[in-house]
Amino acid sequence: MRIDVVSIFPEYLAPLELSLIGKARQDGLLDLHVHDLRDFTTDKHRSVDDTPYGGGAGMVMKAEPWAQALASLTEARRDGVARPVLIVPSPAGERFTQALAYELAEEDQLVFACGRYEGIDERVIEWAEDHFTVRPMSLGDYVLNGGEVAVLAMVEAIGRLLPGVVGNPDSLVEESHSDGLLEYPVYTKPASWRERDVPAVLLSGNHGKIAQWRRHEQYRRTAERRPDLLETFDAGKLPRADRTF
Ligand SMILES: N#Cc1c(-c2ccc3cc[nH]c3c2)n[nH]c1N
Repeated sequence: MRIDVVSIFPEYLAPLELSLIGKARQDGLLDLHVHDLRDFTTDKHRSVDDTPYGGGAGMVMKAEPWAQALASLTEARRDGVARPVLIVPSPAGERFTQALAYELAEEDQLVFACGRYEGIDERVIEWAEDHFTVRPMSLGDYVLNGGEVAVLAMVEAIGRLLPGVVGNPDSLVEESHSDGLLEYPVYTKPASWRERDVPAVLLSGNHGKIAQWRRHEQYRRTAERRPDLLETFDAGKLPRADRTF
């Protein structure tokens, strides 16, 4: 998979050089490029924003630098290759979920447009529809100052699903949200710690009972902390955790 990220703060994406995603890039499992939007400006001040039509506080990101930047990422498209997906982080976007992470992990190319200020001129999104599959996407119902933090989260959630990125693919199966429920509690040595003992079933060696206990804990936790997920789970609308790439 190829991922391109466009931002006026490319250094914000430096954490993608570290840890699991950084190693995936070094191993050639993920081809990730970060681009500075200001490199696509033509004025001496490298301007990327201007005042909003209709008035109001703040500034809006100008259309032309974005069109130049995004066009540079599709020109090399070969015939017959799927359209790249343009993900525009936005509090007004569809909610990013584990199911969407699985879906996006199957794409050939993802392009992330990190907005700042009050957002990107809407005509960029309209223009981009002719070149990309455009998906405004939100990390959650709270407000950030720009798209970079959301991109860090989305790239990690998607990148870790790519073949070969995590050491043991089995670990992807039993984690929160992979099967529609929250994950069960985990324990390690010592068996007794500050007068708190590991649940006896986990020391029993009875794998059937352990699996049963873990499943019950998933249900209990989900009912307690995220009853909304239980409605989805019970309706059978599970994220595709069974998918093998
Ligand atoms: N994704 C996402 C976001 C944002 C967000 C994204 C882009 C910009 C550009 C200016 N302000 C932004 C906020 N806020 N909250 C989320 N869940």
